[in-house]
Order: sequence, then structure tokens, then C-alpha cells
Amino acid sequence: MNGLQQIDTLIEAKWIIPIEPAEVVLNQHAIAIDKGIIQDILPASEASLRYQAKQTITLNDHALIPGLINLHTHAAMTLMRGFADDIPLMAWLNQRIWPTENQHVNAQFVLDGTQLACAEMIKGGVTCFNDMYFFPKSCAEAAIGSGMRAAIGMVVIDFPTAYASDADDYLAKGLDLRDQYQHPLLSFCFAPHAPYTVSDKTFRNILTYAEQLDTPIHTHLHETQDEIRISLESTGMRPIERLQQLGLLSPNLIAVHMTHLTDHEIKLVHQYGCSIAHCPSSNMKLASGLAPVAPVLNQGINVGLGTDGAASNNRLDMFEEMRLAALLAKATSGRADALPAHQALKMATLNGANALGLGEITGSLIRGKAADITAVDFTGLNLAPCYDPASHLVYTASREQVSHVWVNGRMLLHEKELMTLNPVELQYRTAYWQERIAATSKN
Ligand SMILES: CSC[C@H]1O[C@@H](n2cnc3c(O)ncnc32)[C@H](O)[C@@H]1O
Ligand SMILES: [Zn+2]
Repeated sequence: MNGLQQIDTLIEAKWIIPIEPAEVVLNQHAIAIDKGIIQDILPASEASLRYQAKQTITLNDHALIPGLINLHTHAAMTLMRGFADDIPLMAWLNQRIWPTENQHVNAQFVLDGTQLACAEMIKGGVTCFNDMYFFPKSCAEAAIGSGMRAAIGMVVIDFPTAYASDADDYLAKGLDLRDQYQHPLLSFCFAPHAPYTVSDKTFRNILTYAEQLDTPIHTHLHETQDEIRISLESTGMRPIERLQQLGLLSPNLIAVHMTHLTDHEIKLVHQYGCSIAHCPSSNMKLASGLAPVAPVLNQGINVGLGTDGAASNNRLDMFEEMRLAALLAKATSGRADALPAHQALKMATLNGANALGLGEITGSLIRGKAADITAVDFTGLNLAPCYDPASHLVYTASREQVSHVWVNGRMLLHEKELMTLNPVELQYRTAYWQERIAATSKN
């Protein structure tokens, strides 16, 4: 015995940005990991005097950040990437996406599409995603196989599909799935699709279960002007007002998009403690509108970032979402100090974890949390010089610079190589679906 503490892994890096405490950058530090948990963060010079690790990884030109959390996606929609571009949301759904889903989406489609999404997300530094899609058991299986952390959507929509016949059937299937999986990397959210596809009765039913089980509700809300118009015409209320009346507004609500908000609505969201999943790329590509992120953040609302699905983005790239969120907040508020780099990093990590009720487990690099870690390699000429690594991560770097990813201490990406998924197999399965979808498409 040499008096050193035995641990599984020691990661030494040039910089560590732990997110908690806020705006800290640690130079030449190390993270000690044992049994998937962060045991210690200490100066690299002291680490070898205190710990004996089975594996030591030295990252001389890298920054370590908490794994990125994609707070809103439809992972399996990677298989429809680039299939329906340049049309607005309602036409996109009604004319292109729903008919195609109706024809092709089954359990195997969701398994293959979600595996493809996991590969893309791991390569882009994402360690956790919040999903909403049909056949969520396939999503759970794909997430487990990839080693990622995932919040699985117990999806509900008030029309029949190959997955479920009616709202009660969707709900029963989601609850069964939740009972079936007691996996340390999986959590569950209720996922009613949107105010224009879910009835009052269904929302009330979901709320009853969500309160009983203290489980988040993940829903699209205030995505477009059309959604607000349709709601006013059919109920006399704006969508958020309707959800307030139904009792849906609470700290358990993850409201996705939230464009076209009045000042009163921003106050309401804050008052009820709801979280927002901001999806800047999807909002711009579908011309849905702009979320008023600067006033929302000023109000103190918890805002995370999401990519939405690859059929409306068309990437699952959280570096892109961080950069766009920061730039859009500045452009729309007319204030260059709106949404600085450290705040964008927090949105893409800790805020997402808090929205999902996972803030005690992941989202920052502190002792006792899971070792969900992303390493970014700063050796490229495009990152030179580096005065401030937080600035580079948001404004300069891209996902191509992600070199290593760990979830719960397990390495999923090593020097840009996937450890749990086989890219050749993914290409093969994707080509199969592309052929089938292309054959039935009118394009
Ligand atoms: C009921 S499973 C999810 C459902 O949502 C559709 N979808 C994907 N992206 C969006 C979006 O931005 N707004 C609304 N609905 C979206 C997806 O195609 C599935 O049908
Ligand atoms: Zn969406």
C-alpha cells in the first residue's frame, strides 16, 4: 500500500469549466472519477500525489466541460434529415412529415434513427437528451446501447398512429414503459405533443399522473403565430393561457419554443417556475418566430437549449445552438452583453439538467455528480490564440473539436472515435430507410 487512494480514472486537462461555481475556469486541473462519480477536482500537480488511477488521460490542449444536454429533440427524425426543407411548421407537419411518419415509422425505424442520432450527439459532445417520439421503447433501447443518458418521452397525441390508438392507449403504453425500465441512465417525461393536437381532457389526465409521479411534462408551446391564432379561434385563449387554466403551468413544465410571448406571459412563466427549451435553429429554419430570450433570462426563468429534430434543424449540434442562442439574444435585444458565453454554456448544461429534474446528478462538474464530461481539443489554428476558453467554446469552436465524451464515467468517445456504436452499421441501416422513404416520396 502506498497511501494513495485507488480510483478508476483521472482526467488532467489544460482547462476545466465546471459551471458550478459560476464563471470559473480552472487551469491545469484534474478530475478524479470512481464508480462513475466525480470524487475530486484538484490541481493536476497534486492529483498523482493523492490518487492512483487505473487509467490516466492527459489532455494538454483541451477544455473539459459538463456533457451537453439537448433539452428537446425527436431523435429518430435523423432518418428524415433534409427530407422536408423550406416550408413552415404547419405545412411541414401536415403535408410532409405526418404522412411520411404514418407510412414508415415503426419500432425498428425509431431504433435505427435514434442510434444514428446518438452517434451524432456523442460526437458533438452531448451526453443527455430529452426525447419526444413514437415507439419510445426503441428510443430507450438505443440510448442504453449507446451509453447516453436520456429522458424518454411518454408521448401523447390525440390521433391514432401505428404506435397507439388513442390518448388513453398512448398514456398506458408510456406508463408501462416507465414501470419496465429502472435504468440508472434513463428518466421519463410526459410528452403531450402540442396544444393544437392534445385535448383539454387529455392534458388533465396527464397532469393527474404527472402530479402523482412528480414527473416533468415536456410539450411544444407557442411555436408559431399560427398556433396562437388557431388557439384563439377555437378556445378564445392563447395557448399558454389555456394551459394555465388547465393547471399545467408548474416547475415540472418544460415548454419548448416559446416564441411570440407577451411581457405578461413572460411574468407568468416565471411566476409558475416553468422551464423553457429554446431551439434557435429550428425556430429560424421553420420561420416560426424568435423566442424573447433576453427578457426571459432577465426575468430569471430557467432556459435550456434544444436542437429539435433533424428534420427541422437539420443538425443535432449543441455548439451551433449555443452560438445561435447567444447571437440571437444580442440581435433581438440590441444589447451586446445579452447572453454572454458563460451563460450560454450554463444553458446547454446545468439549466437543461435542472429542467429535467436531474440537477443533482448531472449538468456541472462538482464532487458527487456523475462523471458526464465532454473534452474539446483547442489545438486547431481556428482556436488560436485563446484568451478565454469559455468564449471559444461558444463563439469559435464547433462540434468537430470534441475529442472525448464520458457518461457516468464510461468513455463513449475516444479521440473522436465512437466506442459504443458502429458507424458502418449505422450507414447501412440509414441507407435502408432512405431508400424506402425516397421510394414513397412525391419529390
Ligand atoms: C408525437 S411524437 C412527436 C411529433 O412531433 C413532431 N414534430 C417534430 N418537430 C416538431 C416541431 O418543431 N413542432 C411540432 N411538432 C414537431 C414529429 O414529427 C412527431 O409527429
Ligand atoms: Zn419538437
